[in-house]
Amino acid sequence: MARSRLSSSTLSTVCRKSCFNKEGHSLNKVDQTIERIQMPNESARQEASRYLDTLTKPMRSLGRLEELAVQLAGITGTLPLDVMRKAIVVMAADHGVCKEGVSAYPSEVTSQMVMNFLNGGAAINVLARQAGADVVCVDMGVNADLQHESLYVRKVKRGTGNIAIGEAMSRDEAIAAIGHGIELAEELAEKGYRLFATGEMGIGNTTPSAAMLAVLAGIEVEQAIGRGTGIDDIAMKRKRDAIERAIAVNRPDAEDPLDVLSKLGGLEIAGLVGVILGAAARGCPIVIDGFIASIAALTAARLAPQSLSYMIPSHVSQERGHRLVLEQLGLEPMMDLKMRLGEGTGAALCFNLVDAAVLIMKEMATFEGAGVSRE
Ligand SMILES: O=C(O)c1ccc[n+]([C@@H]2O[C@H](COP(=O)([O-])O)[C@@H](O)[C@H]2O)c1
Ligand SMILES: Cc1cc2nc[nH]c2cc1C
Repeated sequence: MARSRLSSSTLSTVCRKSCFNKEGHSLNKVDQTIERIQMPNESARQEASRYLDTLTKPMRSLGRLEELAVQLAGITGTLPLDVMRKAIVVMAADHGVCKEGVSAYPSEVTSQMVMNFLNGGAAINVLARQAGADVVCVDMGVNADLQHESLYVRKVKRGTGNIAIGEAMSRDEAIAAIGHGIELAEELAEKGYRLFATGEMGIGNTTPSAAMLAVLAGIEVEQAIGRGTGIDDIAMKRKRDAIERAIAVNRPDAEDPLDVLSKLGGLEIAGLVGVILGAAARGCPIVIDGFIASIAALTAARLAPQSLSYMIPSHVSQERGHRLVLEQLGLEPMMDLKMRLGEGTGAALCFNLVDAAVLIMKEMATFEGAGVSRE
């Protein structure tokens, strides 16, 4: 089915501004990827919607599952839908701001958990197996020399700078990290993966995420911060102070998502921005996990508003700012399971709902076929 192209003139000025670095060089990879993201196929959406109304159920009675089926039809441009090969991209990195005492756990847990992912023992491995998905584990900036045959090493540097005293990374490093994410999404799409999810691991990463939220949403730091891995009131005060200093020292430009990302963000967050843009450019749906992954989604949406159509918000996490991020995105989460783990765990669970929406379209009988009266 033909898919409508979004003309470059409809791209936001924020995007245009962000697609050039300080020297005025075009950020080819990011720029071209953004330009390739098409609007969903409206006629496939309408066809899916009409078909759902012929199935043996009261109209719209499968609620969000029906909306999901329509979204998938619009994204893939195909009917009937088919179960898709699934990849959960778990990006890991360390954070200099941990020196401010903002997490309940030591930084070494980042690299230790990466090895746990690679050995198949973490929550994400269990939930991925249950959903029939593969875990793709990526070192975007872990402060250790990790080696494993299944590890994708895309290390931009060994952890970010401490945002409370300076920038997290340079603009070029942020662009490099986004570029790795784009290339990885392309590589996985070449291998046959059609449904993506965002996962992350990074001790301390709720601090840069909250800092980015405060700036991108223009809200008080107090509203953006949460307890992350489970910090007490004293550490919460340190977290608030660290973010306030980070914003004062770095003076990020809220209208320039790359500036906010590079000054306040994380290497795994930047990598996930690339995965989201890359998946969308390939016409693949991408399931968004919790707070940190949603900040990557918000950054991607500010760079490329049309990427929003490809996002499926899996769940709302217990982390305080997550609802606000979803509001900024204008997305309603599929689930509220009181989870706050990250790793892509909420997204892995949501894969089951995506499969359910596909199978409803594929396997349910129509009123006519089953001889069921409509009126
Ligand atoms: O995804 C979420 O909503 C989420 C909420 C709270 C914590 N996390 C995870 O916990 C780590 C960050 O917590 P913290 O307290 O170290 O900033 C990081 O590895 C995340 O994957 C994740
Ligand atoms: C053990 C542990 C596992 C995690 N997974 C994601 N963030 C995490 C943080 C900790 C501390």
